[in-house]
Amino acid sequence: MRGTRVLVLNSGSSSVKYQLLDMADASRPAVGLIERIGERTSYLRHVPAGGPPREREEPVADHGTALKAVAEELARDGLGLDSPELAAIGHRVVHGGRRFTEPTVIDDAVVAEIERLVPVAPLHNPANLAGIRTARALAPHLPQVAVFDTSFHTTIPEYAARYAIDTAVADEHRVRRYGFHGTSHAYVSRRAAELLGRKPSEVNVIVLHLGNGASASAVARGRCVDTSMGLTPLEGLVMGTRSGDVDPAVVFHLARVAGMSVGEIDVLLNKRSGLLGLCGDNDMREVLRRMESGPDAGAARLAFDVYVHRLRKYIGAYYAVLGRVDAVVFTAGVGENAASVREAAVTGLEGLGLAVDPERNAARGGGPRLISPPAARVAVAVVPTDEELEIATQTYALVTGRTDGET
Ligand SMILES: Nc1ncnc2c1ncn2[C@@H]1O[C@H](COP(=O)(O)OP(=O)(O)O)[C@@H](O)[C@H]1O
Ligand SMILES: CC(=O)OP(=O)(O)O
Ligand SMILES: [Mg+2]
Repeated sequence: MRGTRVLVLNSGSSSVKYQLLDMADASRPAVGLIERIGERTSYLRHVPAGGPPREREEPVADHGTALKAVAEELARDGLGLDSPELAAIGHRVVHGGRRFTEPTVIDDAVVAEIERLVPVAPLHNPANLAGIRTARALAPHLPQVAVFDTSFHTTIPEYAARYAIDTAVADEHRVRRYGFHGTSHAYVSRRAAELLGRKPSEVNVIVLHLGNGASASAVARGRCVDTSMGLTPLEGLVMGTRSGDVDPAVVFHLARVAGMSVGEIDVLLNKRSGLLGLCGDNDMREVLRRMESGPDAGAARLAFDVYVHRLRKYIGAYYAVLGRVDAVVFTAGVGENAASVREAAVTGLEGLGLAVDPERNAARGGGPRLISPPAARVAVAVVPTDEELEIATQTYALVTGRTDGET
């Protein structure tokens, strides 16, 4: 008999986040992360269930070394990669192009295809691949599954996925809207339907995933019909360090007038923009704190206003895309925790049936909850995302041959 546990790996450019989940009882025997991989000192944090967290700082040169450290930490609690309880490893893969519409068991051909997509996801796929390669080498006996950020968005109709550029160029270079954070949008839209006491196929939902990366999606009867991220996770909402939407001519202008290289502009828009670019802080908590008082409250306030203005535009746009909206749902670090962002995002939109109840909005709670007034025409809700649970569930279903479909 195979085990019931899944190790979920989310390998970012300089970090690895991991969780060990037991699908038999929905417990999490261990969670942890390694940050600042490749820098002079890295930070490791491992939290066994019921035990004290173990933290340390030491150099971790690359993803291979990082995953070995993860395996060692797990083994210290008898949860190593050779444990018979472990059924599979599930990997978050950011870019799956158009080919991967479902979670996929990883073999050499799948690795090659993820590699082929590196040009359209230069920041994300190389890190995901490093995690996959190392995990396959460390645990060749385990099935490994890729769960793609893009899969949920493969239902977006052609007219919403296409950019209005020359078709031959677009086709040759695979330039189109792919969308990201799909695992979160899928999970959250399903949980939102549950919160409303309806089936996913009965409701239209706008999901606002506001984390470090941020994206909005329009989900019609359980299927995604539009999303704010595009060819890469740079388009759309204002993020911690990413600009979101800009006039594409900004790139030509900076190249011609400021003499910046394409590489420099890439770094500018991905790493030095968003909240960070506007006010010097990428962490929304800091922005909110600084807005209250102090000499540079103005810059923080402007960053907040730009962030919220963009969010409101997408709510309006997706309202029009969907025609009828049953719920607007906030999720991820900012969406789940920043009541002032949620309030600012819907204030004045009563004409669209949108409002937040101040008391409900201010309440802090663990699970999914409504924050709109009791008689509201459109529900406004907070639904905590859980990408790791979704990845583990999909991975486990695939390797055990269970295809329950919608839950
Ligand atoms: N209490 C809070 N109030 C406002 N923002 C918060 C709060 N807690 C976390 N955040 C914000 O959430 C963001 C991180 O979101 P998260 O979903 O954890 O990101 P990731 O994309 O890395 O998974 C950060 O900008 C952080 O400032
Ligand atoms: C795709 C993406 O933006 O991911 P993250 O929010 O983890 O950076
Ligand atoms: Mg997250």
